[in-house]
Amino acid sequence: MNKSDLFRHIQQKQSYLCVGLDTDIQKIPSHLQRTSDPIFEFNKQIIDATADYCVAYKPNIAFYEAHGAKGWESLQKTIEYIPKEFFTIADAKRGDIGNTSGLYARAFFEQMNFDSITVAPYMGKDSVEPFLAFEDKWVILLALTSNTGSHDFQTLPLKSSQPLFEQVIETSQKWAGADKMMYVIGATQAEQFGRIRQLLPGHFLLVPGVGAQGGDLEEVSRIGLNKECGLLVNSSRSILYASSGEDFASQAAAEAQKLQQQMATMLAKYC
Ligand SMILES: O=C(O)c1cc(=O)[nH]c(=O)n1[C@@H]1O[C@H](COP(=O)(O)O)[C@@H](O)[C@H]1O
Repeated sequence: MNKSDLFRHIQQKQSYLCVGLDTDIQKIPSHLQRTSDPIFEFNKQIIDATADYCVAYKPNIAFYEAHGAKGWESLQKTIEYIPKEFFTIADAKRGDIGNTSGLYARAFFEQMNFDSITVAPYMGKDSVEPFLAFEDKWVILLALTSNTGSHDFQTLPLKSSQPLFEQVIETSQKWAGADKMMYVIGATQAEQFGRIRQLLPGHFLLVPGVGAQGGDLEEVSRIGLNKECGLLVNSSRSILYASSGEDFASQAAAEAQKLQQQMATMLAKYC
């Protein structure tokens, strides 16, 4: 999918919501536990319920690979079920020496046909390039993550006094442009969004951390939106587990709709 297709979908839905499919078997309502593939059944109902309110889905791979071959099967069925107009993100946080990265890329782009994958930047250019070699596919590079541990390394100043995450952004922009690379910036890092937009005026940012991690959608949107939207805001647990009962899908829809309505207001104001 290219950037203009994504922006068109955002305009059509008046939403830049990404629903995170962090499907935890322990949190799936009991009436679904009896089905042959509870993870896929849950995802299917979540996708049906939220599709009107979002433009992207992000399965977090850990929740699938924890179940071995059966989990990979649930993931494959999930990715095949998501309609083609949705931007799909394999949240796999991969990155290794070149030939290994190339195989990760084949796994997620060829076997599973995801549009994008999250990649850790710390092994450098040759670990990211194999993902960039795939036409119409995206790399979403971890820049400034939402967790408290982000301060252990990412915000540390280098000799030049520039924080490490800024150097990651600056250097990696030489590897690919805004039509192929996005950056992960945590919603909990709102105070950095002004600076990040200076460094990345035209890029899409994947912003996780709204909902369970307490990130503020309005603040992130006010500073982060650009003229092509430029944001995909992810929420996982607040949508998936809005209810633990038989009404989980309708409650997930209500939660997604609430976020979509806030996003429509933000788009009208700031985009
Ligand atoms: O790459 C990510 O998606 C990611 C980066 C980051 O900095 N913080 C972060 O929470 N995530 C992911 O985003 C999702 C957030 O989930 P919730 O906190 O439940 O909305 C999880 O799948 C995380 O792994």
